[in-house]
Amino acid sequence: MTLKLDKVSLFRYTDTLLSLDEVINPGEVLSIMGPSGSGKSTLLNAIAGQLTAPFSMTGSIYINDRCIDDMPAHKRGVGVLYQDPLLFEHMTVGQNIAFALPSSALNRAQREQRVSEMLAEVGLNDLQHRPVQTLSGGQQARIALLRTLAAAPSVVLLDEPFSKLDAATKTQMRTWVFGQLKVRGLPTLLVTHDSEDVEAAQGHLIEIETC
Ligand SMILES: Nc1ncnc2c1ncn2[C@@H]1O[C@H](COP(=O)(O)OP(=O)(O)OP(=O)(O)O)[C@@H](O)[C@H]1O
Repeated sequence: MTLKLDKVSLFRYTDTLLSLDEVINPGEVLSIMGPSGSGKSTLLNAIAGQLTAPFSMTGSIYINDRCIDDMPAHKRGVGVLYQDPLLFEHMTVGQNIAFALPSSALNRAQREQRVSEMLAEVGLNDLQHRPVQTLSGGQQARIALLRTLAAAPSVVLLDEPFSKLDAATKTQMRTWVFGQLKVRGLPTLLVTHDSEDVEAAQGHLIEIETC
């Protein structure tokens, strides 16, 4: 799976926020750092299909060589992980992950089976029936990634994903999250203020200048 940003420029009204011409290959992470207001969230919105006025884009975005410029957000196969895990607090871990599975062919028992498998693959099966409010910050962050992956994305966007975690958990989570994404061959775009995130991602870095 690849993500290609083909001569992409983003604008706020008529001002250029940023311009990128990049290919992110399977399992690679492209990190973007830049000051507040430089257009990082706008870039993620453009890829996710959520660009709205006053923002606009020229150039084209391809996922697996297919142009997604005119594709609605829910068909793009873009998974996003935010700094808040945004889990459904009234549901269990298993229900949170099941909620994100593609709504197609699986019946209820098959969905539960798939969730068990996903949790077992990463050694977290003991969490399946736990209400999410009872999880630690690090556990919630892991479940948030699994929920993103449950939707079988072709591309993952990480928006300051570790910024709310304590220092020790951050270190563990960086290794875990980048490992999971690499093993699955997912091209990943990371937006962060933290150079330690960039170091852990072991990919190419683009620093956006002050606008
Ligand atoms: N709805 C809006 N209308 C007009 N300008 C906006 C709107 N939303 C954001 N902006 C401005 O557009 C610019 C780009 O915003 P964006 O959120 O992409 O920056 P960012 O790099 O993600 O910032 P941060 O690091 O603070 O999240 C900023 O100057 C911001 O103030």
